[in-house]
Amino acid sequence: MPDSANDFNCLLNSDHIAIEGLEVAAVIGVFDWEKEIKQPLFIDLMMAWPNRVPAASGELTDALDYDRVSRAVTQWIQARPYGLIEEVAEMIAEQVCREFGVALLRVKVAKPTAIESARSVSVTITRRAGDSAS
Ligand SMILES: Nc1nc2c(c(=O)[nH]1)N=C([C@H](O)[C@@H](O)CO)CN2
Repeated sequence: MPDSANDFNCLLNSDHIAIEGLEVAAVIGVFDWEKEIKQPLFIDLMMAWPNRVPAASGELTDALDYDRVSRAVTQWIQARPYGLIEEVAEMIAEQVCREFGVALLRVKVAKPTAIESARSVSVTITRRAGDSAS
């Protein structure tokens, strides 16, 4: 079984926090006309986190604050133009691990405006903290 499949099973079997369908207006795409407009991206995140700790303490500081993560992800995507949705997924994975101390996560980036005859297209990656983007 490839490592990413093992990691994903590990994520499913562990405590995690999820953010689903986070909509971000982005400059995204490889074609020139796409660099002049904003298109919506929808981000799903599944992030390993020991939820017993905040459950016991009742403290937001022990929890992975989904509000802060959502705002940070939006800000990172809107900070500059991106070409491939793969680049966006890798950037989110790296930054969430680094900035929020997440050890393992799954990131899905969907671009519903990409193909007229398709409801959406997407990429999904599973990464551990410290994984290189290559
Ligand atoms: N694997 C990918 N294929 C394509 C991407 C992408 O980001 N990843 N992007 C494009 C264009 O930007 C397209 O979305 C314009 O409609 C084409 N293929």
